[in-house]
Amino acid sequence: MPKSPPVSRYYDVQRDESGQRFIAVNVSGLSLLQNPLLNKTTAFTAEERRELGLEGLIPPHVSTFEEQKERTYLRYLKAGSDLEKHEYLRALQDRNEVLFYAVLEDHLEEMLPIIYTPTVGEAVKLYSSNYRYPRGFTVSLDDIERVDEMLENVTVNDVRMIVATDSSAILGLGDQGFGGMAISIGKLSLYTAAGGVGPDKTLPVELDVGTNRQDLIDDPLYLGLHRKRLSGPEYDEFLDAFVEAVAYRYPKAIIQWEDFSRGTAFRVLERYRKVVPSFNDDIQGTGAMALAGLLRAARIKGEHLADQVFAVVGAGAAGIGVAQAIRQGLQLEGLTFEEANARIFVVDRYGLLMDEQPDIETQQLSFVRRRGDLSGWQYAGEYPNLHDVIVNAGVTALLGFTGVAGLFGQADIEAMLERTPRPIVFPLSNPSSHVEAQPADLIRWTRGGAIVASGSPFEPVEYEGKLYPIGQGNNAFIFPGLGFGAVAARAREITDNMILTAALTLAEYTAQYEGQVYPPISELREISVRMAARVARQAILDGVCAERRIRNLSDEELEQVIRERAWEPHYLPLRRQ
Ligand SMILES: NC(=O)c1ccc[n+]([C@@H]2O[C@H](COP(=O)([O-])OP(=O)(O)OC[C@H]3O[C@@H](n4cnc5c(N)ncnc54)[C@H](O)[C@@H]3O)[C@@H](O)[C@H]2O)c1
Ligand SMILES: O=C(O)C[C@H](O)C(=O)O
Ligand SMILES: [Mn+2]
Repeated sequence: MPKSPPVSRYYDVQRDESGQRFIAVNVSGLSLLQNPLLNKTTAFTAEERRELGLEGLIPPHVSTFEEQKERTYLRYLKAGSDLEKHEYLRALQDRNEVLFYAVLEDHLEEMLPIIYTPTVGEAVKLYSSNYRYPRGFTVSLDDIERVDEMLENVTVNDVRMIVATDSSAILGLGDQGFGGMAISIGKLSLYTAAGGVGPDKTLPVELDVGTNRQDLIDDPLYLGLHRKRLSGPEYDEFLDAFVEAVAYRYPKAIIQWEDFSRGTAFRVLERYRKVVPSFNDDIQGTGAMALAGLLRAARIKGEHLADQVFAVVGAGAAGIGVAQAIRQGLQLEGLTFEEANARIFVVDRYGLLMDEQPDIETQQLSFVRRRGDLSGWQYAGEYPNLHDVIVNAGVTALLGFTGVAGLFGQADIEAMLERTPRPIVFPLSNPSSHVEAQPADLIRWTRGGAIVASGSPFEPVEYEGKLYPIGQGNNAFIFPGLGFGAVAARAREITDNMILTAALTLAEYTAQYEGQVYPPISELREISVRMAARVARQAILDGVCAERRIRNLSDEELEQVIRERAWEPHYLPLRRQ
């Protein structure tokens, strides 16, 4: 059998005679200190310092890991704003990844909103002006012909998880040009912190196909290509070239498509999901996350999903993905496709989605209403608006994926109260500044009756002496476990069943938290490990598991293997190759 290539151009992980793992390195001195996958900064032992040419380059005191973590955390606390904290942690990640993940693991709940949503949104916007250090892979339309050569410049050889964006619809912030790289980085940090995929097995990618933001094009300090976005066949050719090159260099990698605008998200997913194992986080991850929360919410009401009437507002990648997931959930409860559709009302900027509207996209088609469907409805405008839909359809569950702050008004929520004392209201747009309604208002307007979840983290709401926790309905509860499971199974494809399994695992896990629709974010790692095991099992059942070694394991064994495989942040001894 041919010897597999080393993990990286600069090192390989090996075992000594007693079976202990160590890292054999072929760099030393400053080059070693500047490699974040190898650097231990002040924790290099005296022997490593001698052998690897580090003496004189770092302070004399050899820190313990505990000391390092304490120093790092205390310094972190000194950072003023959330953005400064984000930048401090990102700089740490670029210096010393093991330490970064160890600190993150110790303070996951506190730091998640800093490295991820909502603060990552700030980092996206300021990516060019605050740029410091390279991370990840980027290819633009100036150099796409050479993408395969360029991928050889990436020093790690065994990437398993890629997050790739074209930055066309970052969170609710719209086209962000090159800045979307910060999202790919943030998502992959969660893959390692919560999903157990080692940092050297991940690759953030920014696909620079241009930007339609004239202010960015006109800004000389903007770091992406200063030209309009590609579209049509040229766009497809660009992505074809990327996918082909990545599949060749990293044949075991799974791709997560992130924050593609609605016009391309569905096309890209369908075009490539059978070419390379890939899924779209905003469509499928969000769908699974929302379905899980809705299943819990219905349970809290002592009802079923099928007892609800849904309004999904925002017919983009997330909104349509969620509408599809709800339909799947309703079908699981025994409804037909048509019966399920009849309970789901999708609303976009013109109002209720209707067949006669301009630019209806393929993925929206099964959700459109015809005039004839609305007999007996009362509405004044050309199309029923959100309020009309709530009143006429008797909506009991309202979900927002518009990125429009304050879109859900008091009158809308009060209209829901006519139908149910416990309306389900999920304003899920990110970041916090784009939320469709403030959770505190929702609790107040419904006198504590609403079952609320938001996409970004919100403090629990106090109302008349009672504390109402606000669930964080974020696809972070899905993608790390789904992706890790797919990686563990070396899935040849991410099937719909695997995604549904992820949703059901999340819902089942949340059942232990009475009255809550999502678990605390501190549980993310445990959830992801369990989800990964169930997803890997589903991959086996669906015949897409290429990893032979797990195929015959029992459920318990499979979970055990995945738990043991999860990467943990601790230093391995370094030796010269
Ligand atoms: N909580 C989560 O995990 C999660 C996951 C994915 C997306 N989101 C959020 O959902 C939002 C949308 O993301 P996307 O990827 O679907 O974007 P998108 O661009 O694909 O879709 C946005 C949709 O909202 C519609 N819209 C805009 N203004 C509207 C209005 N006033 N009324 C009704 N519809 C309106 C647009 O026409 C478009 O169809 C973002 O804020 C994003 O952060 C949240
Ligand atoms: O990034 C997030 O926080 C969730 C989601 O993918 C989004 O686009 O809003
Ligand atoms: Mn997203």
